[in-house]
Amino acid sequence: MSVTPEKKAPGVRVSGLSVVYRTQAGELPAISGIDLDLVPGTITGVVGESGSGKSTLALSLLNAVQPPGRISAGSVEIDGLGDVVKLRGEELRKARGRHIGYVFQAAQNSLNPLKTVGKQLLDLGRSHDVADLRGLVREAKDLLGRMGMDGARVLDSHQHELSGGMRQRVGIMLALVLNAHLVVLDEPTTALDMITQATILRIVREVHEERGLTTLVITHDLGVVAEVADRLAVMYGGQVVEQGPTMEVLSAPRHPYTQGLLQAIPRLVGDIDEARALPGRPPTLGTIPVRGCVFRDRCVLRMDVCETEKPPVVSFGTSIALCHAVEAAGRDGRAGSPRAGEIQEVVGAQGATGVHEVRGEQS
Ligand SMILES: Nc1ncnc2c1ncn2[C@@H]1O[C@H](COP(=O)(O)OP(=O)(O)OP(=O)(O)O)[C@@H](O)[C@H]1O
Repeated sequence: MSVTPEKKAPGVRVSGLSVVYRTQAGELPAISGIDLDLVPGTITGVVGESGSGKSTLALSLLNAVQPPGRISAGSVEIDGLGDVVKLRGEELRKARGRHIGYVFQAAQNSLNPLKTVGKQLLDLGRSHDVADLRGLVREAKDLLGRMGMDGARVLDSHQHELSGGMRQRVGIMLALVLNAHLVVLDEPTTALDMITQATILRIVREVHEERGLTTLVITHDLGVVAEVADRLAVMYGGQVVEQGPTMEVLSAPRHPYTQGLLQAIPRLVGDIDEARALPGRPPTLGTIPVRGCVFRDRCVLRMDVCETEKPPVVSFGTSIALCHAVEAAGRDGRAGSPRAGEIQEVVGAQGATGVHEVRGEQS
């Protein structure tokens, strides 16, 4: 592909970010005080059970949280754009698409049913003042071709003529086609079969490298992050409880929640019973503890202090974990005893097969 990166991959600094949703019980926090840096040129994976706040975080990066939700505190500083939480109106519209490409979770259903994909592509180009619309179409065909589709045919199609997986890939094309340098992909491979999923992840990685992007991938599938992400953030109850280089976090998880997630992965070899589902369920809006640690109700290492005090940020090089038990175990210690050595092998061997989703016990 003949794309010359015009801009450098931006760094992103999320600081103290909180989002609340209005409910009958008043405004309740979905994410609280998140600090997360996206390192320029890297792919960061955000993983966590359903309801942990992953999509809310993704929307906040675009300042696209809709009522009944609102960003109640914090900032999202993006190099070249400033704090997107402060952007409004036309400035914000231009930033989305041009600077920040995105695929929302329901991408399969986000196309306009009345217009062909090609027409929607041209609308997108015009709304962002793209002078070379032929070049835009060429670029779109190229991206679709690389994702295993007949670009010309897809551009001539309406939404109903495309399968869910094809629409998902069209969504990814639309996120990349304007040459944005920050790309946010929320569950980019959910609707796809395993082979297509692997292809899409390969393309996400290739395009990321070719264009010099900063990419955020939201997923509930640890296989996806193991396959594609340089860095990993683990979310629970609206907080990032652990973050660091992907392989470091997966092979030596420090937070008891991350350990629990990894222990829930079925093994390729040996006894399947060794995969232990995390007991209990994650909190929902309104049941997230406001004091102490959000994970304590399901934590095997719970201590009295977890009831009352916010967990400290314990750092290990470029990784951090927010946990009283990790702090108590000492910086070199691991809280608990995960199958650390095996994890890398298992996740690496399974690759993006989608068989190791983040699961809790259904009680
Ligand atoms: N529009 C809304 N109104 C009220 N509550 C909401 C709304 N959107 C999300 N929430 C709540 O906010 C919390 C975080 O939701 P979010 O969708 O960000 O989580 P998630 O980790 O992306 O989950 P999933 O993997 O299921 O998409 C959940 O408790 C959810 O029920």
